[in-house]
Amino acid sequence: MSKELFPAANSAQRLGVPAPVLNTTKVPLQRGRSLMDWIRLSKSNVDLRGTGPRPLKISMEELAKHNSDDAWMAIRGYVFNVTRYMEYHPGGESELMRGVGKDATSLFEEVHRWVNFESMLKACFIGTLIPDFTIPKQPKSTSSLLSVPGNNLLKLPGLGKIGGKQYFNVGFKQTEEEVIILFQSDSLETSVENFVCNISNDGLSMHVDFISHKQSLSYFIKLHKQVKASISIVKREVIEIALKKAEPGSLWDGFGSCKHTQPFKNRLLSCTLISKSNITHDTLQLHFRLPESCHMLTPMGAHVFFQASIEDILIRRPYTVALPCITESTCANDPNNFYTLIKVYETGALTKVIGNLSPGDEISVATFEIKFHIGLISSFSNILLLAAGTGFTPMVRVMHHCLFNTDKKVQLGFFNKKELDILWRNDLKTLKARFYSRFTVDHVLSQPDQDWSGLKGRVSIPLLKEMLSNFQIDTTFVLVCGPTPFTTLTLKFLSDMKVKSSSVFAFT
Ligand code: HEM
Repeated sequence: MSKELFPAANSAQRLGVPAPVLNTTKVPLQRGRSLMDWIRLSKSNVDLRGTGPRPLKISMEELAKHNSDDAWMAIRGYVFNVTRYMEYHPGGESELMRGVGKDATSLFEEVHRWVNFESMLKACFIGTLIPDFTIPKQPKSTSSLLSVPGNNLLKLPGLGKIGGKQYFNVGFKQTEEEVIILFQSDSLETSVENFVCNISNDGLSMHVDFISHKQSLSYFIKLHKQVKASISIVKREVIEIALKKAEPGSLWDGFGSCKHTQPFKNRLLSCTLISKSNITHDTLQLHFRLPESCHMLTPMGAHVFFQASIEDILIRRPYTVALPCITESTCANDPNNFYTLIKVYETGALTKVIGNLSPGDEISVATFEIKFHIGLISSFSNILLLAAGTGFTPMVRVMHHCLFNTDKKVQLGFFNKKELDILWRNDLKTLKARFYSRFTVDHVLSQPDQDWSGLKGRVSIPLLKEMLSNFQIDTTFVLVCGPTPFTTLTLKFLSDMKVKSSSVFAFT
């Protein structure tokens, strides 16, 4: 067994999801180059633009000239002088340089769509990009209004044709008390966990977002009449969204009209902290309540985005949705509540804001994103979970599901620095006792105390071989999550060991 230390000295074991690119990594920033330092510099009188106060119209040709020491970058039509930001970029200067002198929109979206660059780079904003191409017209049907007539009848006319493909049919039915809007699709796998619905304050409209690991679709529904701020969703043959009529007994001629809208990603929900408790010495479990007018059940492995304004700069980051507890079969999230874990860093700007919330405080949350899909593991009888630190969080629900709802064998290889860093240590013991014939846990510590008799070191091929030796390789699915260096290394080792990439998923 390797005696080398894990995690690497500079890797933060952190909660949340690293950027969706595995061969990249966060870099250790120089002293004085933290996010808080950047915020301070942005707020100072230092000129970060170098082009004067008036916004410019910048051609692609001009942009291309600023591709080295004087570094400009365009994202979503805005151009920024990122020269001074270089040293503060958590992904490193060389990564940021990849987008310099060009329209870096798709690169940016690929790496970390959630980052609030508009706010973070406000002091470096120099103008707008003159596109050198014509923006293609959107297909007409994506924005066309569709009225659905009917009375107690299920009508399913087509809706939201994109690229010639039809995604959803929508219809409605009603009772004295309720109006029920139905969503049905032949081409998309739907479940109540894929739908986020949010009624407007006046009860006259609602947003419906369908979010899956493959794609997301958003709809705006202008309701025929007013409803109360409460929603329930069930899946029978179709998804049924039940709304309480503000005027019980009134007859609706249709549910209203529905149009396909921009993706949900900037729509924020104001969530209230209900409680917080310590899971370890530096990790908190937080329970949030969504507004009553909202339904959001998150699928396994999903993360939500927290957003806060720090000295007027909006910071947004993903946090995994966890479970209220892990030892009972009934521990599930409900559509109005969710739980998350957060490791509070001394220097962390957003973690501090979230960690300092008190019960009753509100914070903005953007709806979830998901890459994992439970269908990936369904045909495998053995599941190996390789987690480092708070990287265990997205796996907890998968582990819980496999133990309580299937007869799969589960092995957890849990990498931490010290014993006191181990999340849910006692709960894992309880689960081990309960599922002794099909659940094993190997704790591996990189900085154990002297009396630690368990595994020591960092992830290595011999260690992985040992963990996999309990299982037949072709019936085993491996899930990996941790800080980027851990994930990258583990994926490399698994590949060297000829474990098929189709049997491995990394939460990134
Ligand atoms: C378009 C070129 C860019 C590339 C290729 C790039 C690449 C990266 C990479 C590889 C990381 C490390 C992700 C990880 O391992 O966790 C990162 C992090 C980050 N980048 Fe960029 N970046 C780019 C532009 C920008 C810009 C313009 C901003 C402006 C605000 C920015 C802000 C950040 C932030 C805040 C993080 C930390 C994100 C987090 O931990 O949630 N990046 N970037």
